[in-house]
Amino acid sequence: MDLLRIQGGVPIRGETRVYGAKNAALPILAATVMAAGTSIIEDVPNLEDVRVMMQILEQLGARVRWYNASSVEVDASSIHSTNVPADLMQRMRSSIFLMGPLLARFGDVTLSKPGGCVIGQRPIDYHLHGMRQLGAKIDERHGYIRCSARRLVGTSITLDFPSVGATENLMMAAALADGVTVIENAAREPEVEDLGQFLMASGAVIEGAGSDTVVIHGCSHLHGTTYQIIPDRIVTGTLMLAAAATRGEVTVLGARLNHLGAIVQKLRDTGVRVDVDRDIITVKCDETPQAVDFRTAPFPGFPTDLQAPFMALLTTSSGTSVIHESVFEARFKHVDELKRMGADIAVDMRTAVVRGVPTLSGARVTASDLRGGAALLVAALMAEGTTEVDGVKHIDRGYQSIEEHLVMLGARIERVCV
Ligand SMILES: CC(=O)N[C@H]1[C@@H](OP(=O)(O)OP(=O)(O)OC[C@H]2O[C@@H](n3ccc(=O)[nH]c3=O)[C@H](O)[C@@H]2O)O[C@H](CO)[C@@H](O)[C@@H]1O
Ligand SMILES: C=C(OP(=O)(O)O)C(=O)O
Repeated sequence: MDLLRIQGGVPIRGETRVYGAKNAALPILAATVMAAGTSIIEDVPNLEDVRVMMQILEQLGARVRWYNASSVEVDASSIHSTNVPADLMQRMRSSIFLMGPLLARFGDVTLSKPGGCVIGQRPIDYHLHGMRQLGAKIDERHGYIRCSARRLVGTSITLDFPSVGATENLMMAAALADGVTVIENAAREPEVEDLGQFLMASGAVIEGAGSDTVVIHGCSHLHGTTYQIIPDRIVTGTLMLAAAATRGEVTVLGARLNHLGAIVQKLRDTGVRVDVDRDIITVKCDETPQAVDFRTAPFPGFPTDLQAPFMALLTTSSGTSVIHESVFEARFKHVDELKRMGADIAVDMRTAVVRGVPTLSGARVTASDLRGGAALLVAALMAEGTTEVDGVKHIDRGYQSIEEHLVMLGARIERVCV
């Protein structure tokens, strides 16, 4: 079991390049099973969830390998199973992305409830309801879910909430259905658009991916392709927040401003300086940030995945901030740990009130989910003294060699095997 030991109070400085987005890489890797050929996905981050997805693809019979340090090659022509192993389903939420692609290509898939960050109930009812609307028969028993269909038929689907995962799963299933599928109230996240771009590069016909109405014209087959995924906006945001929290100056290369509007705006509202020059973002902070209020919302709103790291920054701001978490009902697990470090935070249901304190102090804390873990790192980097962050496996699910990345920026952080 690993923990991260951080000597806080050191401003981070320097230049770093952001790698590809986990939340784009995972559905795109799952979608490679739809092509009876070889796909090469570039800019794939080497992190735990990606490794689990590669293991799943291998167990289904695909030939999967790192083509080079940041590209993954998947040859899906040899797939011989449509059964996603239960132990791998448990390892991450994104295992659910196998549902649409396997059903679409083979007419059959058996899986179980996915694991992943415990940040709310996270049901999969929109996914299942949409698959039924496309003509799939769903059989749920003994914890297993079997979806089957002789053929999927295009239809009109309106989501109750713009779920990222459901939009992506249904887009993938509909890509090989007969006829046209329209998804209304679709999620508009950049990762949804990226999946759409990948599917189109593989031969699918899709309009509007990344808008609230996606139209998918089903086709008979997809082919292999080479595709580069988008930069990770959540990693970019985390680095920007770490720079501000430590009162440092960091330049992130390869970012996409149009994916980061809400976070750039909110950071500027705190008084932190954010300069943007095409795909280069520089964050500089030499004064105490001002308190700000925000509420998380689907894109282009403030991303729920940066709620916890932003809260960490606000713990030492000047004034009182009110944060409302509107996407997940239980995404405040980091609060008690931040309080252990001296933060003053009160939570009432989905609202957190953060009263800024002059400094945090190092403590032993435990990450219990991915972005909550990132928040603890941001807090640890600015705290006085030493912080030990336990539960690093959660952070490793979504950040590639996080300590190496931060050490390059001058952070004093080491991974300790206990
Ligand atoms: C791998 C990936 O891309 N993960 C992201 C994805 O998760 P994920 O795709 O799981 O998130 P969703 O957008 O589906 O969830 C949003 C809300 O809808 C609810 N819901 C969702 C599906 C469903 O069938 N029924 C239902 O009620 C969820 O419980 C949640 O309250 O989008 C989230 C919201 O931006 C991000 O925090 C995650 O990082
Ligand atoms: C919640 C997240 O991931 P997942 O949906 O894979 O659990 C996340 O990336 O913050």
